[in-house]
Amino acid sequence: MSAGLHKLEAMARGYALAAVRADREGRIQEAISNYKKAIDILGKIVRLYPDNPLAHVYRGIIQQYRRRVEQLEKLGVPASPAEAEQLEDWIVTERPRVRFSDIADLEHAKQAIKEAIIYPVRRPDLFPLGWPRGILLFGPPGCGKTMLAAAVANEVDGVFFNVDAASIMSKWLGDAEKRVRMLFEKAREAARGGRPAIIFIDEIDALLGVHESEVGGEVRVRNQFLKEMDGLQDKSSKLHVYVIGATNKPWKLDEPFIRRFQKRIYIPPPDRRARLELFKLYTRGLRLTPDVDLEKLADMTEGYSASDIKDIVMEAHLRTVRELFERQGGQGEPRPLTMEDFVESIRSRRPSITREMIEAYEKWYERFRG
Ligand SMILES: Nc1ncnc2c1ncn2[C@@H]1O[C@H](COP(=O)(O)OP(=O)(O)OP(=O)(O)O)[C@@H](O)[C@H]1O
Repeated sequence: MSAGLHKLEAMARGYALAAVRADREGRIQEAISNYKKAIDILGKIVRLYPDNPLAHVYRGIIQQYRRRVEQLEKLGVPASPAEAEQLEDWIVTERPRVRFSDIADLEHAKQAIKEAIIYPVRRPDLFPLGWPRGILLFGPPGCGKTMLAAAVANEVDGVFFNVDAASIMSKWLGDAEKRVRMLFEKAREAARGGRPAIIFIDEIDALLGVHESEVGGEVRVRNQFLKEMDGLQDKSSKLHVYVIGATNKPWKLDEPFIRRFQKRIYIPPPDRRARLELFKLYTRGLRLTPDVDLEKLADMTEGYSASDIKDIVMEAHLRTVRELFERQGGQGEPRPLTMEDFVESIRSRRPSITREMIEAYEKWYERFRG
């Protein structure tokens, strides 16, 4: 790395930290002025070193700081009350309706997650040695990670905290750390109230941030997260708080992170049998002509994710609805779906999962099986 770049980054870091500190302590003018200086220098770095691998991160930080400066200039009052409201906003607690029976295939994953969460919630006395609080679901996008987490929360009548790591990280630095603390505090509160808390964090790899020459903040978020995870695992803790992390890029996680997720479950792309099940599931309420051969469709869709298959069926159905509108002005019922509707729909989209991706997941699992 060039000495010039290094120096600029150190300067930006200095201003950023001063800005965040002043912001936290309600010294608005000082915060604004330091944010602006950090923005200037980061802007310079991006202009002078556009190929720097961190350039896109810096652009994101510039955006966040600009927004924060705008807010501060508008507010003209200390940040704390507004901040508190925003902290509430980004945590989505919901009562999921998904059940295990809505999820096609993935029997081994369902079983593993039952053993990791549902059994200990129902009979903690059967687990004198404790049980895992961190569960990592990894695998290609669109194959059911979120659905599984939601189904578990539903099954144990838990409170489901659904957050994505990017939104934890997205605000100005300094705040993210607080968000992590608050998330766990809210989860413990729910658990103390008698309901298990399931924290689902999508794209958990984003919590690690960028290690090298960061402007500040990410390392603290990561450490805070690890600390919270250790707190859950503490033998004396009887609270039912679970963290389910999901990632498409498990190889981005480092060892201390992986260690906190004692249970690691691979959510693979659907094989032929699972694809057939998915086609059956998603065509259940639709009228099909007798030539539609779901077995053949399952053969044709190797490399397609569960979510792709749902989209294929939706697109095939949309063809009939489109026709109804174009030919009959939307009157009457659409015709039944034909094999051609499905074949055309498959042709119009590429499979989202490649052989190389699957190999990379399997290789990672070999190493970190848990
Ligand atoms: N096993 C499955 N059975 C039935 N539907 C599925 C399954 N997996 C995925 N789907 C469908 O695809 C959609 C996306 O799936 P989901 O969000 O669970 O995937 P994900 O693995 O969490 O993906 P990402 O990594 O992109 O977050 C679901 O809402 C559902 O409609």
